[in-house]
Amino acid sequence: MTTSTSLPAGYQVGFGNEFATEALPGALPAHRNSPQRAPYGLYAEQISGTAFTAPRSHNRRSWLYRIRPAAQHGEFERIDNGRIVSAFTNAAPPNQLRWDPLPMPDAPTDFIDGWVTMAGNGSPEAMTGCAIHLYAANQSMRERYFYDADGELLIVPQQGRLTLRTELGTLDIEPQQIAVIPRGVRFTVDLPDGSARGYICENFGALLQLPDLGPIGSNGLANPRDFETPVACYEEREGAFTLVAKFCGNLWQAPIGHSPLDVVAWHGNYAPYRYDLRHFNTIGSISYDHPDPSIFLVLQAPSDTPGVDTLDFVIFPPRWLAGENTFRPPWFHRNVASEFMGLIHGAYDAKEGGGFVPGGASLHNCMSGHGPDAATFDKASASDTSKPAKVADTMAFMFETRNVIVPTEQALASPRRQRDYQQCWAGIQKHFDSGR
Ligand SMILES: O=C(O)Cc1cc(O)ccc1O
Ligand SMILES: [Fe+2]
Repeated sequence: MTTSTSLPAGYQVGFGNEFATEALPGALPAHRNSPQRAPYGLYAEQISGTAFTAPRSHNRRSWLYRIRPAAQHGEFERIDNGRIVSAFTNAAPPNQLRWDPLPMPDAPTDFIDGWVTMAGNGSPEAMTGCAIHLYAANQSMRERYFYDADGELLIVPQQGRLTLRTELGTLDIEPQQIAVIPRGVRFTVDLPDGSARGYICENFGALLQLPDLGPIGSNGLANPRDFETPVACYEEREGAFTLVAKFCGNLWQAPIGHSPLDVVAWHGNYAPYRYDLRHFNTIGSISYDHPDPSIFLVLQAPSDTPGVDTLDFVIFPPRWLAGENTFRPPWFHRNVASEFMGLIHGAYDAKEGGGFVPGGASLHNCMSGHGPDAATFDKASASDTSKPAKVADTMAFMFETRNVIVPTEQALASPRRQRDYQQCWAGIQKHFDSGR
């Protein structure tokens, strides 16, 4: 039995670039993808994340040079889906919903065991929509590897670092960083801190991309240079392992006699990446009011309707508020879009009254009224707006979708659901005085 690992050596920068990386000199064939015999006795294999005929600007694929082809493993058999749900057909209530964080598990739980689906829309079969999961885990994935054929995974840690060892290299992330693992890419997760908790958006639809900037110009929001993709790093490891697949909403497991993380070199633009949310260039009003929260858009998954995304990943980072004679926190609102929010760090500036805590979540669906709680309204309507004020020590985010986000039965029935959430608006006073 052979076990050896090449050292992970870092990252390549840029969003969706044509990357090229090799863990052994000359492992990447020059000027062709599929030579008669690949260097070092490797197998050449392509992974496509978009249709072959997608326009060049959207076409994503990579060529992998690996010890054994991905086809080599035993037969897949169904395993229990645990708390993973991928069909969103139950009745979605128009109520505003909020949940406390997931507790850390007592029983040994790895990253995949630790998913709990909260909500979603669309379906993996239709290749549109998303599932929103929380995760809480206390064990590294030892002898098992995973891939998700249903969608790409946007991973948002809230507590504890993750080491995401993928076919294309290793990503280390901590809270306030995110990672995206493309559909189909095999990986395993180590927990350097012994436990970890966070959020996952499983995007069934078109790949996440950077938004256009329009009148903002050629820089700003999430800058492409701050996205990092790992260099090639391989395991030459044999043993009795399992390969878990998520396919059409179900988990399947196959025996595999070697590590599938055996890619010695690769090139292409279909690859995992990480991004540090603290690098976001936050833009806002320097006169009055504040723009719609689309100004805080990090990544978008477009739908077939121009300008309407299947999924938007939006953040609420630390920032200065300068609007004069302005109600500075998020206003009261109702939207056609649906909003699932989470909190990574600190407090959110629309919820002075508490209840929205790091690791928690809220859901405000299509046309459900929401906004500042009573405490926030009272404070912000009395504050001095002649001077700028800093919203510090905070990092909230929103998964916003064009379709209704249907909460799962387990999320609705959860003991972590705050049944009194609507009370946060109950104390809002009537101030109207017609003068008559
Ligand atoms: O609901 C929220 O807190 C997010 C949000 C913030 C804001 O300033 C405007 C609209 C919006 O949905
Ligand atoms: Fe909102």
